[in-house]
Amino acid sequence: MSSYAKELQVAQLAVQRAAILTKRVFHEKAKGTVSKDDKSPVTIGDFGAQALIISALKASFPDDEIVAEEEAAQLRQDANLRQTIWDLVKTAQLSDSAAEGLLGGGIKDEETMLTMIDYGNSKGGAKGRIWAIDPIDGTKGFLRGGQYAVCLALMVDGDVKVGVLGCPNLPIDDAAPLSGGMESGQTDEGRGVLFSGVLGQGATSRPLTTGVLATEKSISMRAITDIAAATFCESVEAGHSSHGDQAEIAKLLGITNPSVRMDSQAKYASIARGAGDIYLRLPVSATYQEKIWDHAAGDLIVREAGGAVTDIHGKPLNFSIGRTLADNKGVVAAPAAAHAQVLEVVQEVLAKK
Ligand SMILES: Nc1ncnc2c1ncn2[C@@H]1O[C@H](COP(=O)(O)OS(=O)(=O)O)[C@@H](OP(=O)(O)O)[C@H]1O
Ligand SMILES: [Mg+2]
Ligand SMILES: [Mg+2]
Ligand SMILES: [Mg+2]
Repeated sequence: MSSYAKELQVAQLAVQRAAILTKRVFHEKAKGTVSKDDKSPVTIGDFGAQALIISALKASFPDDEIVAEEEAAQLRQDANLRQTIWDLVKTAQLSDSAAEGLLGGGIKDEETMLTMIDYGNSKGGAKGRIWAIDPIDGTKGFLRGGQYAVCLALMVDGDVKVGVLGCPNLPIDDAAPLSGGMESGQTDEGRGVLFSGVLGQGATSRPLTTGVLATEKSISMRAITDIAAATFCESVEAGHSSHGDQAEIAKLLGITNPSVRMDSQAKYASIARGAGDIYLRLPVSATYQEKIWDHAAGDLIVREAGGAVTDIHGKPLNFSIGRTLADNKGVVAAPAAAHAQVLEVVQEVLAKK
């Protein structure tokens, strides 16, 4: 077995299983949303997916540490919320029993589900094996019927080695035009992609099925000969990345294609498969620190697909200092050959402020 083959297989199946649950919640009108301390939303889907992924990781890698976005405190105080999530968790399983077995089967009971969620409380750091989980990235997109991603990455001694992104609402066709969401009335038909990357081994995509692994194919970024023909991906929320700065950067690069706004790490996945070219995350707040689970898998997948990823100062994203990217500001992701040119214009625009 090549290196990290078992980790990759477990991670892919764990994300697949969690996506069965998130898809069920996505199609419900009331998504069981509660507000977190920082006012951001979290749904029954986020909690349930986190419990399922952690239980899968613990079955194969009991000693690994886990940094995950959510915690169970709210659920311990709210029996109704807990029960709703448990009903979802206990019925989410892969249609292939051998694959389900590899994930250790279902979670035993409600209390174990809470324990699983709270295993995600590692402080992170530069030593050992640490998984980063974002059970639903782009929760706001998830709520508005747009793009979201189930995200999982393994870091070893601070370096991302394996990254998996489940994107239930992206078209399976790598060449399909970029779009930020599902048009109303659309079904799951033709949608759902699982992206993977292993350090030094390239990046792949395959349909996000509910059973065994579908055939995967290798993906790569589009080779851009003329930067003016590039397409940008950016956040939907102006509070997460500055739309004004992004527009100015596009103009200076001669880019006239409208930027595509979509939530979540589906942005990294989209440029990695050549459906778009450049992803910029331009700091809006002087104090916000990016979370490692919002970037670990996407950063690796883009680099393995032939991209370069840095922050706005040109530094690689540093996943080794805890739960946040405290050493970095913003994100600049582009095809390796075009990255320096894009970064130069990013710095020129930001320096004027
Ligand atoms: N103030 C601020 N600045 C930058 N980033 C923030 C901020 N607040 C939240 N977040 C994180 O953004 C995650 C979603 O990022 P997106 O790029 O998908 O945003 S957007 O929804 O498209 O606008 C989102 O991830 P999820 O919570 O998993 O959805 C947050 O972790
Ligand atoms: Mg969140
Ligand atoms: Mg997120
Ligand atoms: Mg999240």
